Amino acid sequence: MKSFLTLECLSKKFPGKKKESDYVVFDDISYTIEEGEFVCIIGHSGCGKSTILNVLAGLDQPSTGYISMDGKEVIGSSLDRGVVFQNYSLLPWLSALKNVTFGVKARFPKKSKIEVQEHSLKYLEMVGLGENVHKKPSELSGGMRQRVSIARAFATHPKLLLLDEPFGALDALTRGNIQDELIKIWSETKQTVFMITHDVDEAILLADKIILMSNGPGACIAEEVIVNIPRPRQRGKVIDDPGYYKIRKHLIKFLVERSSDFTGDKVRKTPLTVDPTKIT
Ligand SMILES: Nc1ncnc2c1ncn2[C@@H]1O[C@H](COP(=O)(O)OP(=O)(O)OP(=O)(O)O)[C@@H](O)[C@H]1O
Repeated sequence: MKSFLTLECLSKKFPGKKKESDYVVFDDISYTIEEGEFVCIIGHSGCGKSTILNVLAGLDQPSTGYISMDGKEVIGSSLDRGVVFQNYSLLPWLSALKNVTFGVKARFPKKSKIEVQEHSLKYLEMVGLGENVHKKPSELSGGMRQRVSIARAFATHPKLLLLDEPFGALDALTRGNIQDELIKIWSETKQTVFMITHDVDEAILLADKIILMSNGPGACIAEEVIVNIPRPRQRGKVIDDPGYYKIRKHLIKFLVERSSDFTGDKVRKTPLTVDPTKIT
C-alpha cells in the first residue's frame, strides 16, 4: 500500500560562490508518513529541520528527489498543506475571526457567509478564544495569537499540517495550555501533522513518531522513535507512563552523544525504527 506522504531520495543544497562551497543541508533522505500520524522532528540547530518543512510546504524546492502526498507530486504551495510558523503570521488589520474566515472562504468557496463564520467560530472556540474573536492581533497576547494561527490552520482542513516550532516563543505555562488545545483539536480532526520542536517533552506528549535528525551538513534522518504511550495523553499523567523516561532518555542521549556520529558511510538513507520502551 502506498504511504500518504513519501519523501524519496530528497537532497537540498544551497549554492555557494563556487561549486565546492555549496552547502549540502541533507542528501538522499527517504521517509514515509501515514495518514493521520502526528510526527515531530528533533535535531540540533541548523541541521535542516526548517528546510525539510519548507520543502514539504512547497515554499522551497528540493535540489534533487521527489515528494508525493496522497498520490500526487508536491509542487508549490497549496491549501492541502497548512503551515504554522513561530511568529504567528496573522494579518494585523483583521480581527481573529476574520483571520480565520479569510482562509476558510478560500478553502471552501461553496460555503455561505454564515457557514464560513460558524465553521471558523467552532475552531476559535476549540482553542479557547470564543470571547476574543473580534480583537485584532495587536490586542491579543502572544499565546492568543498563536491559538488563532492554530485555529486557522486546522479550520482549513489541510491534508497535511506543518508546524514550525509553533510554541517556541511562548512561556512554559502558555505553551502547556496550547499543547492541550492542540491535542484536543488534533484528536477531533485526526489530520496528519509534521511538527518541528526543540522540546523533547513536547514531542513525547504529542507525537506518534519522533524523527531524529543528525547534525549537518549532509544531515540524515537517523532514527524514527516510536512513542508507545496510549492516548488520550495528558500533560500531568503522561510522565507516569512506564515508557516515558525510557523514550526521554533515548532522545536526550541521541542529541547529546550520538547526533554527530552520522557522517561518511554511517549516513542513513532510511532511518532505523526504534521503540525505546522495548529496549532492556
Ligand atoms: N537560503 C539559505 N541559503 C544558504 N544557506 C541556508 C539557507 N537557508 C538555510 N540555510 C542553511 O541550511 C542549514 C539548515 O537550516 P535550517 O533553518 O533548515 O535549520 P534548522 O534545523 O531548522 O535550525 P533551527 O533549529 O536553528 O531553526 C543551516 O546551516 C542554514 O545556515
